[in-house]
Amino acid sequence: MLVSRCAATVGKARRCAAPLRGHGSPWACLGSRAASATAEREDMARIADALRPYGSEEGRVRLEKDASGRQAWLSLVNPGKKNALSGKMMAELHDAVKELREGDEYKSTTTLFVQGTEDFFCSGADLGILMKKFTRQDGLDMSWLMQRTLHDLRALPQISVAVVNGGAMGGGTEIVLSTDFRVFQSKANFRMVQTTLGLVPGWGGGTRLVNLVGRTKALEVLCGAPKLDADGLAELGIADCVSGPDETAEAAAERFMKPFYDAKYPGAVQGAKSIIGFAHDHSDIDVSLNHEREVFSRAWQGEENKHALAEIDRARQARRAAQQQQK
Ligand SMILES: CC[C@@H](C(=O)O)C(=O)SCCNC(=O)CCNC(=O)[C@H](O)C(C)(C)COP(=O)(O)OP(=O)(O)OC[C@H]1O[C@@H](n2cnc3c(N)ncnc32)[C@H](O)[C@@H]1OP(=O)(O)O
Repeated sequence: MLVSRCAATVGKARRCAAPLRGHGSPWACLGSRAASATAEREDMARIADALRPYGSEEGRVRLEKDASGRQAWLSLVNPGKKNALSGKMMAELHDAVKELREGDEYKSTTTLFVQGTEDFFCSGADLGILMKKFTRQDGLDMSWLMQRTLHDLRALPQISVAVVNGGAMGGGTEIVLSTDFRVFQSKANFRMVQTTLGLVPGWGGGTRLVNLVGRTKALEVLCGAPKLDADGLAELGIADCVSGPDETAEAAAERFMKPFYDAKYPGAVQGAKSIIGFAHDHSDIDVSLNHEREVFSRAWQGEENKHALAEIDRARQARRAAQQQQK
């Protein structure tokens, strides 16, 4: 058995929901939410450590950044198994997301590309290791870790994109669904095979699919388990961009992500992403509006805002000077 999740943490998170739904001060709840978030992170670290022995050296998760530090690449590398995730790789994915969130090296990173290798994105959990060796409780621990890791990936300040070459299957589709955007090579495919294995998604993919395509289409994709091509994925709204026939998914993704990479004020983009994520994840509008106000208070008269206003001022003065000269 790996490690059981902390029941107290879950209880705390649940108790916290009541005051946030209208009664009392939402701020009163934030202290205990922060404490439960810390306890949950400790749980995740323990589960990740327990998973590390399950995997060979060749399967690994790689995190790199470009020379400017603005663009990061997270690669799932296990080509002999179509980039299936061993326990070790899940632990490394957890570590990489933590590094992106907290590491000084990634403070100026604005865009994150999540990829497999040239011929495949990811075929899900490593069936050989995980499904043969894991007890029921181990499976639950894995599900808990992967749900949190992919939730944290989605909540990163960086704008993220899944770059899909070849195919994505099972848990691989759940990783694809966890990023902000999805770019597919024109010959790539996507199949949520879970029900054909007598399973359901365990990494948060079922919930994310419904949020993305709606109930009816989610039933088609998940319960029917069709193999979807890039055009079908674009029609469903799962693919945000499909590459040209002779273009790699990487090239298409770089093009698609350019506005985020080039953004003049990355802090404002991060703030906007935070508002969108918060509104999406909280059904109580007062909670979302509080969060929006908090983000706004940091942006208003902040460095970026001051810089933008000074630029507008300089441009206005230059225009006036030019008009004076013309007179
Ligand atoms: C609990 C998590 C759960 C979830 O939440 O969804 C899962 O992820 S369960 C896993 C779901 N994934 C699958 O069922 C995929 C199974 N694999 C395939 O259907 C096919 O391999 C493929 C991915 C469609 C590729 O087919 P093809 O191009 O014909 O290549 P091969 O079949 O020859 O594969 C090459 C090699 O890779 C091994 N492989 C592929 N996927 C996995 C996997 N998920 N785990 C372990 N190993 C995998 C495959 O066995 C071949 O190995 P060799 O036979 O040794 O060459």
